[in-house]
Amino acid sequence: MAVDGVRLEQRHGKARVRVGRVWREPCGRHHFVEWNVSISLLSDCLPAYTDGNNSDIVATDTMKNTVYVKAKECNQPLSSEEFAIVLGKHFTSFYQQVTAAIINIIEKPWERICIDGQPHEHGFKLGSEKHTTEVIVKKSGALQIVSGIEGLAVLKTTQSGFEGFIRDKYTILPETRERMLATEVTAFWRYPFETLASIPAKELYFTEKYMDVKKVLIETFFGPIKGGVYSPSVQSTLYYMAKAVLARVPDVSSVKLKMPNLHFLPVNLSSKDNPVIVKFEDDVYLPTDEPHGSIEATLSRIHSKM
Ligand SMILES: O=c1[nH]c(=O)c2[nH]c(=O)[nH]c2[nH]1
Repeated sequence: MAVDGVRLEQRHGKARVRVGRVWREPCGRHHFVEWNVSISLLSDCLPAYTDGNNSDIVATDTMKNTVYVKAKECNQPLSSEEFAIVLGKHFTSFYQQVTAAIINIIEKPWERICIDGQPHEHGFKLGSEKHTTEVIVKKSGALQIVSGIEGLAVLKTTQSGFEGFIRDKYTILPETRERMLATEVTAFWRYPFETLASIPAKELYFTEKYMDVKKVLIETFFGPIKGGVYSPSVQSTLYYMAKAVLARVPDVSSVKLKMPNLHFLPVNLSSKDNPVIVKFEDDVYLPTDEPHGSIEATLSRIHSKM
């Protein structure tokens, strides 16, 4: 938007609104989620920037309150994607000024606890990787849904190598067919649904897809229980993981993976008096998290956007 001879692009919202929600079934079984919600609204409120006139501003405090009101109103367990859609629909329909809402949610991985193999009615423990979502809802009802995983830490102690790369006067890395492979996967995947009407009606549909994608990523990273699968590079493993998601989860139209290469360095110790204190025999490593390789790629079905 051009104003006073300059271009102004703006949005405003509330970040990191934390909410926990319990749903209690009459049989005594409870469902629980903990969400960290961030809201960003695109709206016609230029006078707030140019003239100090707030008459078209939705207060960010109001946005925060709305999260709790809508959490209360949702009387069935729902996925974070569905809750983001509820919020996006609300902000774009309730306020004439709001043209689009961008809702981000990070879900804490509270998992139902099992005791002697039996699921507990109301006991949960915190897992590791987090389910993320970004939903953009426009006033027209147009929609974009991107889901994700953050912090999926995986490691294999063999079946990984790195050979045949460029060697020049700066290169000292030895080639190897035997190394550790460790990473913390961040994934984003896009669904093809572009309108509110096209979202599947199935209960907890997005939660089920999240579990499917996670399973495919893990299975492809490790390969079969016996023998595994050889990884010639993080790049190759990332590519096969992303391809497997597109092959095995048909509702995903594109997937982006970020896989830092978290190095485990061979330990060799020597001194002037003792040339071999510790000799590395694929056994003792120095774990590092920085610096780390950073490898990322997006795979899309032809004709889909990421
Ligand atoms: O799998 C790898 N990919 C690289 O691009 C790279 N670069 C490097 O130093 N080690 C590795 N490993």
